[in-house]
Amino acid sequence: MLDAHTDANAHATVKPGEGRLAHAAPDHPPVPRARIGVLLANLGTPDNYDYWSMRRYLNEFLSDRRVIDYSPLFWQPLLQLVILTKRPFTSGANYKSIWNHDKGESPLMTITKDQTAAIAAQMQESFGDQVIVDFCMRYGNPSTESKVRALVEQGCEKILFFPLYPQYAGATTATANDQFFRALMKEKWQPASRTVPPYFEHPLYIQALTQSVRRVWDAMEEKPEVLVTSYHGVPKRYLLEGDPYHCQCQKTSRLLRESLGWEKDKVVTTFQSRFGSEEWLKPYTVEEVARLAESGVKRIAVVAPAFSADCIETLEEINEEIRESFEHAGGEQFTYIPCLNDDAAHIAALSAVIRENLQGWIG
Ligand SMILES: C=CC1=C(C)c2cc3[nH]c(cc4nc(cc5[nH]c(cc1n2)c(C)c5CCC(=O)O)C(CCC(=O)O)=C4C)c(C)c3C=C
Ligand SMILES: [Fe+2]
Ligand SMILES: [Fe+2]
Repeated sequence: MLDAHTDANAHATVKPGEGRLAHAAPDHPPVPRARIGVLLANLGTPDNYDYWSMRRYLNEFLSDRRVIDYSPLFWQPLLQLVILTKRPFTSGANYKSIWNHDKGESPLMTITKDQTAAIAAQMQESFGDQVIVDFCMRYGNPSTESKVRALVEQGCEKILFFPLYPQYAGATTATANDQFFRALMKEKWQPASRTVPPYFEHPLYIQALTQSVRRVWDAMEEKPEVLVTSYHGVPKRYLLEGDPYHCQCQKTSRLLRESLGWEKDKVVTTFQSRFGSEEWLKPYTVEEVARLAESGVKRIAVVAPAFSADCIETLEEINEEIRESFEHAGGEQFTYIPCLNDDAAHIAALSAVIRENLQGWIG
């Protein structure tokens, strides 16, 4: 039987067994076998930690109005003339302290590659060559546009776009989707597309988080008294304007706590990475860990459920700055629980989310 391509282009033929057009008519472009693409998307990361790499990356990131929604007339002069003259140096130094020097890339990049390879292996097992798995970044490289192009070139007539953020935020999920839609606008033969909704309630994601906390707890002789969940913050105004991120973070903490079987006061929800002078979601992690220490709590563990991969915000901000805040205020034992990264339970959870969202496209 002819496949969908040859039905649509009846004057072209497929070589049996190869699934590709062996020879198209001279006035017809080659048409690859129809496939499905799964495109994982994360935030992005600088190509290097030098001033210009940092400036390029931060400029793209901080010019995104989904991230910072001030009028460009006000924001762009401030960004170009003040923030981007200083921040590339300080952020560059932070990136240098966590850089994967062996591979010449940031941890977020290395981990995203590992996640992609592990998920690709799972999809290969379920669907063979029919599904192609790849990843892209919202800012920097590899760009969303280049990866959509590559998938279309490989014959993907359908693309499932998966922003790797368990909780929805306009500043992350929506802007990743916007970039995907912009890329689709450039395709002559536009693939059918779906975007994966937030998965913070997925039982396998909660289970993976639970296991990661339990693993650390079980390995410790002196158990932490409190588990601090630290989510990346956003301006409080975004919540008031209807962004569900805050509620989805609160619910994630509750589901994790219930799954651990712990009392309410053993898990504290906080928000990190405040930027600028506006009020952000509270309590701020850096202040809350100091408050805990001042109130007599000696041992805490911190987990960051909003990050699917360890990155500057976890490895540097939590494990260095926030740790320092706790210890400075009298805390004695600070344990950082790594992100789910390419943990087998995480890969199983993400693969389950993908399979569920492929339903109707593939058996
Ligand atoms: C300035 C506003 C910012 C908002 C709003 C914001 C939301 C937000 N970000 C993440 C996840 C990540 N952010 C990362 C880095 C990062 N974030 C901001 C600013 C905002 N983020 C900056 C300026 C930076 C760069 C680092 C720095 O200069 O401090 C990263 C890490 C990237 C890496 O390469 O390691 C992630 C991941 C979420 C989930 C979120 C809102 C929900
Ligand atoms: Fe951020
Ligand atoms: Fe809320």
